[in-house]
Amino acid sequence: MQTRICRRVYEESWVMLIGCKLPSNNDISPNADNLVTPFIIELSGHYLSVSIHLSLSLFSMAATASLVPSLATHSPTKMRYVKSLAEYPGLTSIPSTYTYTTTATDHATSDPEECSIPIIDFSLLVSGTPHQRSKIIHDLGKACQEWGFFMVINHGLQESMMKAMMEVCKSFFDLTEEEKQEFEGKHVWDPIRCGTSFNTSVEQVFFWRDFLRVRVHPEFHSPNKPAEFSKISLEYCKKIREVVSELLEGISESLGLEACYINKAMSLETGIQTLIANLYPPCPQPDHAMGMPPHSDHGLLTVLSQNGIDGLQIQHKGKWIKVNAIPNSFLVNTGDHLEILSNGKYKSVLHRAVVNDNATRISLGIVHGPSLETIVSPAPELLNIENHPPAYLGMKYREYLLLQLSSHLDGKSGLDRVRVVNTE
Ligand SMILES: O=C(O)CCC(=O)C(=O)O
Ligand SMILES: [Fe+2]
Repeated sequence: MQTRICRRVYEESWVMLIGCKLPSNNDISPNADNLVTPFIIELSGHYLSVSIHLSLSLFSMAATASLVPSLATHSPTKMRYVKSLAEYPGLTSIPSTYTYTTTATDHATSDPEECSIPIIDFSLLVSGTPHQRSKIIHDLGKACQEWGFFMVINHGLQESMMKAMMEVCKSFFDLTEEEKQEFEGKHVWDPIRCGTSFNTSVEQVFFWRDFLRVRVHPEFHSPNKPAEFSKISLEYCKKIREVVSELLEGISESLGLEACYINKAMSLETGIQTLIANLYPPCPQPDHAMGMPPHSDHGLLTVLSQNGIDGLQIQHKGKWIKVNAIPNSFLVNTGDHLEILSNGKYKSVLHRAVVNDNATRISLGIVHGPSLETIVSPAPELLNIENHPPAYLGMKYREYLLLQLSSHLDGKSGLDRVRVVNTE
């Protein structure tokens, strides 16, 4: 049996065997047998660790293969973390279940002209002169309308707090698989859930991403490991809520509404705030895998930060744009519910996360939505039957959220459920 597997490995994976990394000449002593770093291949759904022995004196080569225990259970129902897969010694290619096909139009640009993402100086919104405030509100409105995305600088959060939050998320991902298992959750609605990809029970292709998803408001939840997670995330998320509340005041005004309009109409006092930590380990074939596919976020605003490694791309005027984040800034994107509330004036932005082959990327997205019982529909103040009829139906936020969490992550498909289709 062992020999047959070896033969099949040999025959079916010849290209991979040739392409694998051999020791450099200096490392090979002429008469010694040499063992090349083992690597993993996939054959008919099984994961095999392959070691090649070279014998230079005999000009021969032999391969041994053994099942990789941590990956042997790899199946849609019993999915292991991609972090463990990425850390497996000698992984030179990704299992076919991660192969994500892209087309030429998927290519992202880093042309500075096209990548001039709006920058919002938060300090001018909260403590600028009336003139500075109205200018920044105008800029906010423009950023929401033209990009659905902006970077926030001078937001007032201490660098040390941002670092601590990032560190504690990293420590969470560094827990053992057994420790993380405790937080995997059973239902998409559980307040604490960690896992891999997005929703492995419905996905054909998995994403090169592990995640921790925690509901932090109106009730605060936290994993109890690492011990400091609770204290740090409580403080961090509260600060972010304050920033979001101010941004939403500015956005309300930019729509010609009262400053407190969105906060009140969406019952943000009891609004849902969810912390999503994403871990994208180095990937041996980054061009063939995807961290997170194109999607829009539910909710009103998502506030994203990252560990200094870029990977976020947004769609702007039909093109993918690489986001080069200003250090310590927040990356803010508009969500589906801001699109609904503004009756399509501020569209939610399509975005995705790509992976790389040398550094682990961690991003922290904090999603802010209305209270669960809020029925979100276009603000009546922005409608007029002749020129601006309602373009979306009302739907309870709870239902919208449940539908999105139970489905594939697929572009802006969530909005299609509430979009009014013009039949004329
Ligand atoms: O990692 C990123 O940059 C994007 C993450 C994201 O889009 C999300 O968590 O919804
Ligand atoms: Fe997102």
